[in-house]
Amino acid sequence: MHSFEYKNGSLHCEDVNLQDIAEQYGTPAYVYSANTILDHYRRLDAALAEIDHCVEYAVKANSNLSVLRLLAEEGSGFDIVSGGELFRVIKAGGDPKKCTFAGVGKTRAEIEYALEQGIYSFNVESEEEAAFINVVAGEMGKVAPIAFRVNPNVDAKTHKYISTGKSENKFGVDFAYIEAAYERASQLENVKLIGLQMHIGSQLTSVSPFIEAVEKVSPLAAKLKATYGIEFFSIGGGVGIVYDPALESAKPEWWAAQEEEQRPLTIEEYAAGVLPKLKELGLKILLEPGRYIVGNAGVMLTQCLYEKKGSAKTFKVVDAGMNDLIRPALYEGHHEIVPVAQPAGDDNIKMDVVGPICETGDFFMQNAELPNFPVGSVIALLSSGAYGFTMASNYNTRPMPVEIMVDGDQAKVIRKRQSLDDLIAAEL
Ligand SMILES: Cc1ncc(COP(=O)(O)O)c(C=O)c1O
Ligand SMILES: N[C@@H](CCCC[NH3+])C(=O)O
Repeated sequence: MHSFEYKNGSLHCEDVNLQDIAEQYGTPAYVYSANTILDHYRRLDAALAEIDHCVEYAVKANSNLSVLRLLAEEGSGFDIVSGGELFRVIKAGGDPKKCTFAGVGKTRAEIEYALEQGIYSFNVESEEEAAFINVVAGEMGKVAPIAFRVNPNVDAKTHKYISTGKSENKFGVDFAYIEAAYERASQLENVKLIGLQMHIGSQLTSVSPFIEAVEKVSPLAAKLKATYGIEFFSIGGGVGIVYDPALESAKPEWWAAQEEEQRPLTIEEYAAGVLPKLKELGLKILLEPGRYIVGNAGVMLTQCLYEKKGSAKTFKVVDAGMNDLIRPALYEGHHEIVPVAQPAGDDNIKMDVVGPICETGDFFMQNAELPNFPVGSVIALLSSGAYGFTMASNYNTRPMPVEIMVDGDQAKVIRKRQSLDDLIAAEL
């Protein structure tokens, strides 16, 4: 679905002109398309329709209450990684009984809170954690539903910082030790083994690592079902999106030539790849997509403050920085840049698009051939709906940006721009 398109010479989100948004609410600003989020959720849900399944949206990708509410109303479950995320889900009207709790370092307070709220499953990442949950649950007179996260030692072929399924990654229980972990946990009085989980990494652009992981782990899932009566197998999230031109009408010529290789992993291809093996299991299949649901549903708007010509380069300095969108600095992430006012001709120049932060790594693009957008104009960084706002910080004492949700021709502020007073409110 193309939620961001040029209409009458200006970039729109659904039927709302992004120039108007920038003028009314200022920049930097995150803008999300509600209908794109829903479309992605429904497409994934439909692709898995032939098996018993549940989508557990990965809250970390975009945890705005309005986004969570939208998905909760669709019936989504939620994959959380902290007590804070569970708190958000509940505030947004989500059902704790549809929540799974991942993460290698759950604290006592988080475990107690999740037990009080009655979450569906703790996705346990070590035997030590299982033993601790057993103690906490016992003290509370409860039985904790748990699944182990298995680390299948499969190469997800993604950026090394977001690969999670290799033995050298900190996540999950080593494939070699997993059966022993279930055997020992089955002796614990205050936990109940109800599932098995894995997640091999994020931003996967090919289906083969998913297939490899499912084929490797399915026999284990079948065995655990037979031995301990587990009811679910979660295959995690990780479906990648296209970060290169997502915007059909803004695709440069070179895109067409490369389109074949850079084709996104479609959700239908993903489902066709993993379904055959999963169908045989007769288990409830859980999915934990984050980026696929929200990534292409959001942009970040920023205004050009200065153009600075050096002997080596031309720098366009914009009013958003790596504190607002850290993906380029952290993972060499690519977010396509398009001017909100549609460029009339072909006046591309080579430039670095940089932010105001005192860090050399504070850039959105380097040596990029981009339309020569003028000072004062607004540009959009595409595909910023996932891991954009949620990874933003107050570095350099910069207030957090505003977030806006568009639905048809309506735009609504779903998080106010932070004020400096709010920013320092908790400090003594
Ligand atoms: C356990 C777990 N589940 C789901 C996700 C969501 O990943 P993605 O946004 O790539 O779908 C992550 C993040 O990589 C994760 O760590
Ligand atoms: N934050 C990463 C993805 C990590 C997902 C969490 N395991 C990104 O922006 O691409």
